[in-house]
Amino acid sequence: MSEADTGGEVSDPNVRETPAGKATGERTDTLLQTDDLVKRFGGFTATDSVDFAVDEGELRCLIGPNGAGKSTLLKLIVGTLSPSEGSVYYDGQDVTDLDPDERVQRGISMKFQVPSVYGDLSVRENARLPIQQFADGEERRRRVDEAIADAGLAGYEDVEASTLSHGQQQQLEIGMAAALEPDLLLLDEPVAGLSVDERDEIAERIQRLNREEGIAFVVIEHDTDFVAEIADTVTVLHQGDVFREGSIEEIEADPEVRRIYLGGEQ
Ligand SMILES: Nc1ncnc2c1ncn2[C@@H]1O[C@H](COP(=O)(O)OP(=O)(O)OP(=O)(O)O)[C@@H](O)[C@H]1O
Repeated sequence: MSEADTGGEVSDPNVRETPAGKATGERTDTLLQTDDLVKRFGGFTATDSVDFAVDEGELRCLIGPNGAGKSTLLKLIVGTLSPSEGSVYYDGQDVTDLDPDERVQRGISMKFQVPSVYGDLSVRENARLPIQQFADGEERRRRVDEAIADAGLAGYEDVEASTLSHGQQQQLEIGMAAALEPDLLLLDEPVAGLSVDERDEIAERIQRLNREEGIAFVVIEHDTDFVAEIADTVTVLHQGDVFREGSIEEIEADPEVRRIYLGGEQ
């Protein structure tokens, strides 16, 4: 970053900062930014020079055909995958080389597509798992209780998680990710396989966390009704790269998006 970019301040040479306006124009409140992010699995390129940005407090949905690279992108952001090339910036700092726990401490949390609730553990034991290395004593108890209450599972604390409905398990997982008190929460298909009522409850929950706690979201979802209900902005990923960005109305009206995804080829 040049002196002109920082208003004349000389920045710490040991801290690499976000390239000014690289992907997003001159936004000042960018929370997350990826810069030319590439992930190859052998000879296959799953994400291909992705520039993707999320503002503070934004609720962004990520859509696109099967295999477009959506889950891979989120894993690169949360750090469970390392990129082949490129960088991830969070809150103005380069976090590319940080492990997932360090990123959690910076404020990034994720609910994965594959369920991570342990069926043979109780609701309380599950809720405690992600928090235990980040908080202890009264603070840990408070966060566990809040996670359970927010998930609508008060009274179910000692119930084995395997006996919960699929919707309740998804709520618990979101609670576990939110209990890390992130500024950015990544959700991979949070309503897949849920009933309409369960889906509506998750939509309300995401919107509440976004509006009341200011948490920014990136939500991968194929259900465009759900996307229309919650999203401020939508990014379409196709063949590993950003294909379109805009409001859901702009995205749904775009003939090229319709061709590659919505009602078109998959
Ligand atoms: N660990 C891996 N090893 C090899 N290939 C992988 C790996 N993970 C993902 N891929 C491939 O990378 C591509 C992108 O996968 P990814 O899961 O990111 O897509 P997606 O857009 O999330 O798809 P879906 O909507 O079906 O979940 C796919 O072709 C997938 O098979």
